[in-house]
Amino acid sequence: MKKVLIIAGFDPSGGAGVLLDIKVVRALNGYAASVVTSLTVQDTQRVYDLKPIDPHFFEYQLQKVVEDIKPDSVKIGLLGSSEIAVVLLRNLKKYSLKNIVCDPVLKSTSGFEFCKSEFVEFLKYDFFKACDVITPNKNEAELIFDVEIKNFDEDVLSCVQERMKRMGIKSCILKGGHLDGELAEDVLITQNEIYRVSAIKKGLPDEIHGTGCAFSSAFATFLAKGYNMYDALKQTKDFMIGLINASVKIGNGRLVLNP
Ligand SMILES: Nc1ncnc2c1ncn2[C@@H]1O[C@H](COP(=O)(O)OP(=O)(O)OP(=O)(O)O)[C@@H](O)[C@H]1O
Ligand SMILES: Cc1ncc(CO)c(N)n1
Repeated sequence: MKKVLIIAGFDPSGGAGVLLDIKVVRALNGYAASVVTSLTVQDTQRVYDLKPIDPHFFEYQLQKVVEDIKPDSVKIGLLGSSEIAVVLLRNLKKYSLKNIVCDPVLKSTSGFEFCKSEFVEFLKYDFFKACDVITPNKNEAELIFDVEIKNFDEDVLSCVQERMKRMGIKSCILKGGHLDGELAEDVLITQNEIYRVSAIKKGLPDEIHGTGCAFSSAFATFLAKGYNMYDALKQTKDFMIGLINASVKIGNGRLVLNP
């Protein structure tokens, strides 16, 4: 059984964060271990507050779990504080962790700022380099690469690729769930290749919650199983279509995924 280490925040409603991540890994027959970075107050409608875990306690948990379990891949979601990000970066290097997938959770769809601007700079210029792939959505990619993204035309993608090279980012999957149009297209950009996958978009814009968390956890699970990035993306896309088709209304806000 392949082991995925989830490093993410806690959403008590289960629509996002570790509760969802663990269910995704389990649905794909992986084993999920988890170190929580932060607690949030949120429901299916919005995020209200965030409290990061003490960074020393976070590091203590992380080291014990990594030394014992030796994960086959790592999914990084909400970090919660720059102190936690610094500790995590040190340990990603110390333990030479592999198949590191980072979902750069910067701002919630409802507008809650998860990261202050100096924290974003640290992620851009120090943290992302240590990851094998980052998986930004439209808004996150605009912030990270300092480029306006209205569509995934060739010129936009080559601009992102050129900036990735300059910033030392190895691979990036641009997620297109928030772009206009009939298709939900995602693009894997490596240092020398560009590879697209797409599906018919379901439902109304922003109607479903947790798609970003589920996507990165599924991708990390496929990497743990030994798929290369292209095949892992194809598998993840198929898995996401199934999850989105089966999304459910559990509260007064957006639909959630229930793997
Ligand atoms: N309505 C939709 N129909 C089909 N696929 C979708 C839809 N919305 C998102 N996706 C897919 O789900 C995955 C996650 O993409 P998305 O752009 O929604 O990420 P995100 O913005 O990080 O998620 P979240 O809204 O949870 O923050 C991608 O594969 C994307 O193409
Ligand atoms: C804990 C957590 N992680 C990630 C997101 C982004 O969807 C969220 N809303 N909450």
